[in-house]
Amino acid sequence: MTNEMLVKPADADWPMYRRTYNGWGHSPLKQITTENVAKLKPAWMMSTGYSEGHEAPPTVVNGIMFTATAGNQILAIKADTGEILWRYKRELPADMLGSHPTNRGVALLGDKVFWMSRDSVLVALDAKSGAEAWTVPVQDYRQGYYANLAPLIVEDKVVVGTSGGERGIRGYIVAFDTETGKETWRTFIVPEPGQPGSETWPQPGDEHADAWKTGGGSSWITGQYDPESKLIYWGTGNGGPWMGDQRPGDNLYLTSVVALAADTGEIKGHFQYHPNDSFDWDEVAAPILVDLKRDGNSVPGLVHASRSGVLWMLERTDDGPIKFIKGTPYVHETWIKSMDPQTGRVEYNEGTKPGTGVVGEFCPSFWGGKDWPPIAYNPDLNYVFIPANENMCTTMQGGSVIDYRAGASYTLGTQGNRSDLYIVDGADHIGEVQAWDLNTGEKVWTHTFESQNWGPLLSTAGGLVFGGGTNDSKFHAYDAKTGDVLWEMKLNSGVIGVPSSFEAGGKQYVAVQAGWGIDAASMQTRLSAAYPDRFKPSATVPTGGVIWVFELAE
Ligand SMILES: O=C(O)c1cc(C(=O)O)c2c(n1)C(=O)C(=O)c1cc(C(=O)O)[nH]c1-2
Ligand SMILES: [Ca+2]
Repeated sequence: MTNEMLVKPADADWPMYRRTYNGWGHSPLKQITTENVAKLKPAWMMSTGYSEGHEAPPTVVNGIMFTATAGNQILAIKADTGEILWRYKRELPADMLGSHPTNRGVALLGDKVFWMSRDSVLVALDAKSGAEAWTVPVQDYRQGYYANLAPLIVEDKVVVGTSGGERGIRGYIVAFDTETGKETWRTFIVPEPGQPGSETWPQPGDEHADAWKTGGGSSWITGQYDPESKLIYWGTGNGGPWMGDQRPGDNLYLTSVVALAADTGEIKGHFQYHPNDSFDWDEVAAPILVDLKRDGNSVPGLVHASRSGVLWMLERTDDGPIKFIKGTPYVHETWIKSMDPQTGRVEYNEGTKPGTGVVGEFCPSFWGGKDWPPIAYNPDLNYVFIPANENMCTTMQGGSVIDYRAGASYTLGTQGNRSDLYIVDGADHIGEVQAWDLNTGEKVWTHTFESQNWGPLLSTAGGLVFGGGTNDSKFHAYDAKTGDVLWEMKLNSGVIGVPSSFEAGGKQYVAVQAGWGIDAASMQTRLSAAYPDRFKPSATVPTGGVIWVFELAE
């Protein structure tokens, strides 16, 4: 695997988290089409040996699949037959805390596989044998740092972020040399006093002067990269603690996209989706890199379907600054009082923002119009596809001011806190897959599900969109033009894995991991408690990780 192959992957391959640096999640393969997708059937499947959420894409290069699973494991598999080539597992320390026991995949360069272990250790393996080349501790897991994202390769560096936004961390994005594992740069999402952006945090001498030390800003989804401008685009997480009034100010660079110079990590541009986060609205899902229309001209753009429920269109520039173009709600929202037409800055509606002892009522819910599952983009149609959760809201109240304790939960407060989830009165569905036409900026179709939808999306040149995400464990193929479901199959478990497509031996395959868990399952638990007649208990969604690979029947 070379840098050139990452910049322009072979049609047959899926060499990184979203296949390409622009984050499209689109395969140019077109043997499987709207005409024949009804003939899709399993080619092989394989139990991973673990339960919990399976979220990683099956990454495939030259017919070899590398993927990560729950259980802190990596598998190398012959992609056409399912034969295991090697298996790597890493024991976690006994005193490891941390939540979200999943993993979102590996990165590849040269003869190595790169992967983040949950205890915040970056691991480089020999791709042929699975033997360790080197490991480096990235941050101290005892302080609440943990990791589950797929690394990003940028030239000779491997770049990763962190989880821990609910545990009083100070988030960062960090780069290591792919050969030696030596750290090249580390950029904190929350600036320290004196650094650019620190003016948006409480100042020395203020009541909350130390807020930046535990301010959150996790970075738990892989960013994108523009090889021409050499800028990395990374989404950033919620504030810590959750209640924004305990860290007055906008709090850059929380809940933003940041543009980082690949060689130094310096923040060259940013756009903050909502200031002074108080909703657990991590905006970690990285925006896709795509051209957009601005005043009739085509400009390099960024598109992000935010957890706050807005489809954002932004302009990127070669030297970094990110400019606002447009923000359009894609689900029912109640929090936006106004959006500045020049800057995109949002003012909050009265009563929507929770605080310490203050109730906030807001839609979408704290899980967002969409949480982490990635959007996809079809360049032939110029459509963006969004896996959305519509009609969901939250009532939230922060408790008394929370004492920081290293590694412990650091969210709402110590007492009197609540965060309830409810469905808008009269709403008949939650889950959606939406398609938006970037030529017009309009939504062109919506497919709805009674169930929530936590299904990452895959687009293919065969005119298809694939995704699971529903609580009936089905994996669906949609017609990219119309949203009609052309094929679906009930798998062993709910599907929250990122689907991929690849070619081996001249044949196109579609691959995905089934394995329900993490927040899709928590949402099911909450919904079934609140709406027992509409949502069966969480236990009725089967669990257990299986890699599924599909092909066309002869
Ligand atoms: O703030 C954080 O550091 C952090 C980390 C993670 C994670 O590591 O997966 C999630 C969240 N927050 C979060 O807010 C959230 O809704 C969530 C859902 C999931 C998932 O895998 O389904 N992870 C996370
Ligand atoms: Ca979070």
